[in-house]
Amino acid sequence: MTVNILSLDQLCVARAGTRIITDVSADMPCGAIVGICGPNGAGKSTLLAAIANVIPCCDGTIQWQDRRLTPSDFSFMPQTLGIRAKLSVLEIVLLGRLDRLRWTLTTDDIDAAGEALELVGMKDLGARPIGTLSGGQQQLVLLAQRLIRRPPILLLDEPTSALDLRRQLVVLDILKAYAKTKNALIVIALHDLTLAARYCDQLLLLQEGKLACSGKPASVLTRETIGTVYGVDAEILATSNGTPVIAPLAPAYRTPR
Ligand SMILES: Nc1ncnc2c1ncn2[C@@H]1O[C@H](COP(=O)(O)OP(=O)(O)OP(=O)(O)O)[C@@H](O)[C@H]1O
Repeated sequence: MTVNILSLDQLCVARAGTRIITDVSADMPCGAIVGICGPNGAGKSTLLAAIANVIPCCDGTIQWQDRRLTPSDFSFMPQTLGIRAKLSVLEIVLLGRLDRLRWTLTTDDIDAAGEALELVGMKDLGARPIGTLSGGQQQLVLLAQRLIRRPPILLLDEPTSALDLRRQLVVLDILKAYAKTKNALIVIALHDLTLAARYCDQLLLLQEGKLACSGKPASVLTRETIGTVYGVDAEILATSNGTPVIAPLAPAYRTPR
């Protein structure tokens, strides 16, 4: 199987004239979930938006299969909640196929939207106006909208932030299966370090726009790194199957720089 790689090389991004991301380099292979973690304001959303070409990079390169990334390569889901559009859930999901929709909807379009909604457990709400759904339900619908395109790369900014405990696991299981079956790359910003440890194959830990550490979750999420980057003393425990569990004990173990 071909291993396509999304390569960031010395990426720098500025917003409103201020450097936000500095010299971030990473190789992210297809078939993997890559987590972007870090404190509030570390630059997770900015990095994802820059990869999605929503914000221009001021330096560095982004390459996919040794060429520039194009819009057909990925779906990007920014942090958006509280949608007010007067569209139904089904219509919102179909918008994910906007690039291939014709004047009439095909059975394939409707079936694909139905399947995507079923996958995230929202099929029964297809006729509901999106604005009448809860924040978590909207988040699931927006994920279905991104999945319907079946992109080789999914860029997701905190897609589980509004979800309950079970749905967080369901969504991350869906993404894990998607990465494996479609040989797709999923790049996901996550605050929950235990979920990141459990589901991500690789982590990029950002601190003030720079890569503090990267690699496999167990090597990134150490007591020392969490203390330095988050300013939190945390114990690293393990589940019965060896997955790391990050148990925060107290803030200000060491004040972050
Ligand atoms: N539109 C903007 N104009 C100027 N600065 C911005 C803009 N958006 C974000 N920033 C700044 O960029 C920095 C990184 O923000 P970003 O949203 O990428 O962080 P984040 O890691 O995603 O944070 P959070 O965990 O709170 O979502 C912050 O200092 C923020 O204030």
